[in-house]
Amino acid sequence: MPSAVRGPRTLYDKVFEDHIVNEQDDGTILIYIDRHLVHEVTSPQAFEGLRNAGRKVRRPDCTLATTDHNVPTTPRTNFKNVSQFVEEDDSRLQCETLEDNVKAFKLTYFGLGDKRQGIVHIIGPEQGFTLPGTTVVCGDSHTSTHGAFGALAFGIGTSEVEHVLATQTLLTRRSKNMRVQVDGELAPGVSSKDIILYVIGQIGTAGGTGHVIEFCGSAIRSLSMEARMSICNMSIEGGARAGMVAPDDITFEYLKERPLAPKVDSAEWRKAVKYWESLRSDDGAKYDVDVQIDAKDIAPTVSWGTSPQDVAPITGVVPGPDDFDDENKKQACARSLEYMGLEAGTKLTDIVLDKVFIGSCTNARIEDLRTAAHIVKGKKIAPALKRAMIVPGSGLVKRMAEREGLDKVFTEAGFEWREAGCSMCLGMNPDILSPGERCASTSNRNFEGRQGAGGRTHLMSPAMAAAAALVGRLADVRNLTGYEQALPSSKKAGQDIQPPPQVEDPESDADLDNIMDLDESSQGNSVKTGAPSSSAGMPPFTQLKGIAAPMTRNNIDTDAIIPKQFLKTIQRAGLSKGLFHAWRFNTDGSLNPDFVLNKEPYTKSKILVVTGDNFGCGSSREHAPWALLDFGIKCVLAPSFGDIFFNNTLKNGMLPQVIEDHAALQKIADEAKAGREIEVDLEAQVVKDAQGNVLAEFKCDEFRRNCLVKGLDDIGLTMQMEERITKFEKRRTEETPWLDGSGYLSRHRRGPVKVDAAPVPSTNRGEEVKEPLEW
Ligand SMILES: CC(C)[C@H](C(=O)O)[C@@H](O)C(=O)O
Ligand code: SF4
Repeated sequence: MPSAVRGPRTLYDKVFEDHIVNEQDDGTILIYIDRHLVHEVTSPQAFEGLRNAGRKVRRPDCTLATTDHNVPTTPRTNFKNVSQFVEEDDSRLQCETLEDNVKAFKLTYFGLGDKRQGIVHIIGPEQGFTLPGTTVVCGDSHTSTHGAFGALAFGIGTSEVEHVLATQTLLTRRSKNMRVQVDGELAPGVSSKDIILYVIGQIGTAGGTGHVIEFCGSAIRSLSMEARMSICNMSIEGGARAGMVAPDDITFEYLKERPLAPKVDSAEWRKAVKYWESLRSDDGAKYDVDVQIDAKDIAPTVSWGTSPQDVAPITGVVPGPDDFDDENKKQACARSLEYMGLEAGTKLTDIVLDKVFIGSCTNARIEDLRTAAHIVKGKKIAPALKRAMIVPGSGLVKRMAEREGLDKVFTEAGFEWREAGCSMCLGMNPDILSPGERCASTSNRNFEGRQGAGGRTHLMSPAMAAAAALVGRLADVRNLTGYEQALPSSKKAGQDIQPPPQVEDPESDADLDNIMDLDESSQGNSVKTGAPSSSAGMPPFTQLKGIAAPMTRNNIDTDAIIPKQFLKTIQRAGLSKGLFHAWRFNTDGSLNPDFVLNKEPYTKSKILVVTGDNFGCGSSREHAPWALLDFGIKCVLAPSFGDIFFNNTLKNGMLPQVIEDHAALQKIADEAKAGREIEVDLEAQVVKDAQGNVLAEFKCDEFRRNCLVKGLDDIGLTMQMEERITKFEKRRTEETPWLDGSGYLSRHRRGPVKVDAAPVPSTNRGEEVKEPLEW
């Protein structure tokens, strides 16, 4: 693990070091979290843990909650409350549970009745909640989005959500530095989405594992904030912990007049800008990995397979297994083609679509909608398309688009104009693909079943999705006349986006009127399951002997480990039914006899031995380790892991162990394939065969090993650092006072912030909300 940086520092080094509350000799670091975003899917079990342990939310003023994943995107004109509005039982329960929790714990909440509701990664920046130099977390992998502001922003699992709620800190370790420098001018028709798809195609979905990527270079500098957000958003698809862009004038311009940013031209604003300007990598700062890209090499790009690294320029053809050298990649390509219903050699522009989805936290901001509207203006979508949807990222984006008449442009072209939410990005709500349907999508993941079981996703930019909608096939936007004007010119970057209008009518604040005191009646009951019902103590992990199931695939993502339909629970229990669901079960619900966990003796597996790279990449869902644990699997051995999954397993008393030595891992896999038991001895740090012969040695870091072996509770441990946390907060208040009270006015008080309805200014520029009404 990298140690403290002595010489010139990177942007990441600076922000990270500014947040260290405590550093242990073994490299375990407690960092302070400035901003915590919360949504309904990954928070219920965290709040339950707080209740079980009788803990409170430490900094309600630094916490902002919304509902986004589960919510229908149908008109809300008759919206009264989520109980009546959300029809699906399990989705409704998650939304109601969040509402109960925000009331009980006094959190600021933008619910469905509030115009500021939207996808969590859209509303944070929109409100100025996300600020340069801050640490931002959320129980969601695309928290990397916020790194566009020069924030250190990353996704966490539910146990870590609980940790942050209780302590406003996280236990972590230093990441490595990676630089992705894109220089030169983008060709016409090429946008930020093409940059990030191209980068992932180059580095692969595991390329950034263990790293924080700094995006820099003249092409990045010339991008607007919204375009930078689209890039940082998909850092997670490149395997990185976070993505960052150094803040500059474009950033400061974007932040002006945001309700939660310091007031422009105040002494505080000037102080903040001075600090923010210092947040750039020093000359001579060292990067562990350096990637240089020439902007002119990037063409409008689309994905053809089932991993975000499966991309090609739109002028290309679908590749085949023979185009890859590596055996694993050949197999992955063959599987992708089968799933996607494609043949190698097919021209990408010949691929016929069923649906088009323009939305998601990657591309549902006003700039994205303007671009798409420009492309489709005065034209009609292809008659054969079954459905084309525009889903704005937030209520405020929707409202701004309507003021500009974009909704009319879209509906006249044949698109549906929807309400804000995650929508068809992951189909946890009614917006899904049917089996076999093919979709051009501006979202970020094209995993099997991502947009609906059997659905086929092609990722692309808003301009390309709009062009595809007109043609009914994947299409090259550059073949449409006037496309150049659709993409915001780099010269205007940052001047184009005005802060969205703030809330108009007092009724829209209805969600906030119900803030109540946390009382005894709101304390939930613990649910006893294989997974700990709170992080208050875990069963120790010392030695584990048992059957190990072998798996060979690369990049097994958490969507594959447990698909979205199983995330709609407020418990940690009973998730084994969803484990590897699409692989374990046939479409008629019967068991697939060919899947390893359905064969004997693997139905009793306690260990997974994965020889493919990057196990558990993608989404932050802690449901993945909960499902493994519920099945009986307590240990995964692999050459590498997705960062968030790795942490999530540890928080549940499971051991995710990297075995770097490929030959040794193969020996373990051979035992597993032979159906013989193996033993993982964490105290001795060895893997043995059934006779006690050592198959592999490994190194688990001291702190993690100690916690696992003793079954220690992270939150309890962190709470012993109370004095240091308080001291850190005192210094934070002195040095960066704009971070207290969510920046809404009073700096001296903590608590939920109630935002009064503000008149919509005629300039379309938001005004800082004048009065905090209630604390
Ligand atoms: C539900 C949540 C855990 C998940 C994530 O972490 O990414 C979701 O937002 C997704 O995009 O898959
Ligand atoms: S990736 Fe999709 S599901 Fe996840 S937060 Fe973004 S919009 Fe929502």
